[in-house]
Amino acid sequence: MSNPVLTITSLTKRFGGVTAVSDINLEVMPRETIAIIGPNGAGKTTFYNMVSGRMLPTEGKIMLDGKDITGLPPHKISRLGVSRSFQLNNIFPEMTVQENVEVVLSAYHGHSRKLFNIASRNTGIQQEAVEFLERLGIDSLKEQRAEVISYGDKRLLEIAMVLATQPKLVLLDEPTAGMTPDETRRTTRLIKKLADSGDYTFMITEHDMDVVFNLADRILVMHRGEKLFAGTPEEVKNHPEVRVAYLGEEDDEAVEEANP
Ligand SMILES: Nc1ncnc2c1ncn2[C@@H]1O[C@H](COP(=O)(O)OP(=O)(O)OP(=O)(O)O)[C@@H](O)[C@H]1O
Repeated sequence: MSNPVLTITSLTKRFGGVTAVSDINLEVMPRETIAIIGPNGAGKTTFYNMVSGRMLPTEGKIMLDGKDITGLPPHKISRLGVSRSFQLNNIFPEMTVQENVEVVLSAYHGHSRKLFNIASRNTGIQQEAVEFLERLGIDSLKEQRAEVISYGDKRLLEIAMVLATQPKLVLLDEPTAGMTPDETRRTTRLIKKLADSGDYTFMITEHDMDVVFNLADRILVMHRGEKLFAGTPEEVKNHPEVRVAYLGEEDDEAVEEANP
């Protein structure tokens, strides 16, 4: 039995009188895709911010591959293997799609991340960059400047850049937010393929339940900072309290089941 990639114990974040995340325990196993869901204000962003080091927990512990990363700054956590996609904040708009991935790969391989260094482009890195673009199905755009490609393709480029850091854990923040239905389907298919490749462990937050049920092996449902339920997509779909509190069902039967 393999060890968890991520072990979260009693994770809590309070903002004055507001408990945004309350006593969350979670283990994420290698090659698993876990989704964190919950209505607005449930604490998902705060939870992510603590895992990626952008916020200090009030209480609790975060272990990555057996190493305590609680309270480390984001760049250290990222170097240790937690890579988070930010909605388009990482992309250099004037560089080509391929150069964007090359910058990340250069940094990963220990070269300077300064932009002019791209001028001394290394063929090994170029080839590797194209492979990541192929994984995301956007290799045909490699020569385009990043600023001219579609919103959906930019989000895929971001995922390619995240994967290029060879992370132990990939945090995807609403990967399909703002996408057209076609882009959403395509992105879901691609993430599913990446997850099925067995090369990655994903933690995803997402409001689109079709996407969540499609991708997740396991789902943590948060409500007002607390864990409401954790289980497989099927268990989540059938859980009466989740249906009432989160999926928004006004189902008398479910209410009765939840509050007998
Ligand atoms: N910096 C902050 N200062 C004070 N309160 C905060 C802060 N950040 C979040 N909160 C509060 O913590 C709670 C959880 O917020 P959070 O943004 O983590 O929820 P969320 O599940 O990500 O919501 P959404 O789906 O709307 O993004 C909310 O009540 C929010 O108002």
